[in-house]
Amino acid sequence: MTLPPNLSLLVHRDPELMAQAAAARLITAIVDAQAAGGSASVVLTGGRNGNGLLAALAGSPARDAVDWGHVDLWWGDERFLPAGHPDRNYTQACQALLDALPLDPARVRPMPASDGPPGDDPEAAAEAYAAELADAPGPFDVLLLGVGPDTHVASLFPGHPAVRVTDRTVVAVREAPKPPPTRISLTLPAIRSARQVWLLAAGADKARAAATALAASDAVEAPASGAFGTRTLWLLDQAAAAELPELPATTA
Ligand SMILES: O=C1O[C@H](COP(=O)(O)O)[C@@H](O)[C@H](O)[C@H]1O
Repeated sequence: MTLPPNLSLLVHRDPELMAQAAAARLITAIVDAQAAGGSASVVLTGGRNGNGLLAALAGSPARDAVDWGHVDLWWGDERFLPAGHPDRNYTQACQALLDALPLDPARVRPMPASDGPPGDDPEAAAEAYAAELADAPGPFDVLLLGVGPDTHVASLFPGHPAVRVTDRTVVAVREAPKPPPTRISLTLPAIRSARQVWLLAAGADKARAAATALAASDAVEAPASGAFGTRTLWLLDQAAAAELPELPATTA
């Protein structure tokens, strides 16, 4: 298996170790970005692997190495539900980690809720988030993506019209194949603007998706294959790596 030079792949023993290693890596990336430029911008993902990383970060004493007041947080996608709904990615991130951090509330930018200022209109909510993003200084330092069992990333699902959108940074997603059906997502061009894109895949149900995405070049059919940044890192556990033709790099 040959990987492009700006793409790396690491395989950890199990989901717990993968989450801890990814959390340690994220702490280091944030500290490095702050040392270089005074602040760091991170795009969070929802899902089991994304929330596992946040929970691991919450339990890491090294999290105190970060100046959390100078971290900008964005989201890669959101389930378009009322504020506080337990299925919202923002709600889950708050429970897993954010409520425990001394963040600057002005630097935390969840995607709008369905009862938020733009109203119960996902297109208006997507436009409002795109306007917020347009004011963001510079590219994202780290953009996290969970990989779904069907190769979806953020809320870009295989074959769905949203995965083809290239004329804006944020898109409304209707009739998503995974509940809830109405969502908001960064587009592939917005994802590709990040300095680092990290794709998280742990668990046997991600094995086919990882093998498909790493072999494929059709981002419409396998959105994870179209998700890359200036540098791209796939973080897997052994179960998710089981169907890769060959493991170019392995860690414990
Ligand atoms: O619905 C979503 O699913 C993906 C993947 O979630 P997982 O539980 O299969 O790891 C997630 O990355 C995305 O943010 C979320 O909205």
